[in-house]
Amino acid sequence: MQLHIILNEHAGSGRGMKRWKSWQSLLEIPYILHITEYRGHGFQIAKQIAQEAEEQSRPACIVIIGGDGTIHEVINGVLANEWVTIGVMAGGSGNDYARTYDTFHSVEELLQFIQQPTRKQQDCGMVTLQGQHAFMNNCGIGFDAAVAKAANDSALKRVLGKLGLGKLSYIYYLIKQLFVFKPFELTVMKNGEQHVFHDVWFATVCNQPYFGGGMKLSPSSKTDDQMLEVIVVHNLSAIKLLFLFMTIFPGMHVHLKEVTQLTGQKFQLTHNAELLCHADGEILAKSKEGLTFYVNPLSWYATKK
Ligand SMILES: Nc1ncnc2c1ncn2[C@@H]1O[C@H](COP(=O)(O)OP(=O)(O)OP(=O)(O)O)[C@@H](O)[C@H]1O
Repeated sequence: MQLHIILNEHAGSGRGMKRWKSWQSLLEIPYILHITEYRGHGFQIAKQIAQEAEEQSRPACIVIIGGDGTIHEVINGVLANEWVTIGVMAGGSGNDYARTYDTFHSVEELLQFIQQPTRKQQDCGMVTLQGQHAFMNNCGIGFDAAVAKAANDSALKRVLGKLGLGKLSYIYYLIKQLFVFKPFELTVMKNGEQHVFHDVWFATVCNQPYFGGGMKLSPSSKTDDQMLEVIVVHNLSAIKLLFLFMTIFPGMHVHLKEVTQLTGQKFQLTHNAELLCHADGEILAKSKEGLTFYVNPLSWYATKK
């Protein structure tokens, strides 16, 4: 099995780089190191590795040292390729992937895997928005995407991130967006049933429970059940939304009447305003009218301890 490391030195405001430095001298087996140089580079590198693995019929393990954004790019590059297994050493800020999927916590764990590789097939969600995109965690429209965009574009996030206070910038932009974001109207079609929602703050389609750096948005989501959940937060004031965010961390929000959960394999969402869409926390594009989501069952392999 050929070992590839894809490192995002910038993930977690430099945490990715620090973790790699602590690993590098201990990794006494052959490997190929790839360092991402720009947004989207993880996808290009992974696609190339997957193509070569397939052409040479040689198994490859890609270990990502980075956050959810880098993992998202790499998985998009290797979908439906049975020669590639994805491993992760979490080095990002939010690290929602690491809350559900198996990850490596030490070089010893990685070496054990290389000696005796065990892996597990996982689902991903697919969204159609200016092309097809896969997501391993979640994908959504509305308030959370607006907060992510504002935080990612800000110099404040970079400054606070370097001080280890990255979450503070997220909270700052979350409160700011509470005053400027305009709730929207949403229709969700599932198996021919129509569900209409008013004053929607956000709608997120989930493949696993965690979201936004540890919030348990979709407690019942599983990564291998060939199903997706859509969570719609609707009909509430800005102040109540703030309180609702506090209940999301332990996953208590699902009992509130302002939160609706639907489970299925395919959803069609239509809305009445232009909305930003994120996939695994990465801003994809603006959705003008609607989006289609479907589950792509058992479409990639993750390392299993
Ligand atoms: N050399 C680079 N320069 C700038 N951006 C990069 C570089 N390499 C990767 N990126 C981009 O950095 C972004 C953030 O990466 P990532 O999500 O891994 O870290 P994070 O945001 O700190 O973690 P998390 O998503 O878990 O909160 C991704 O969009 C990725 O494409």
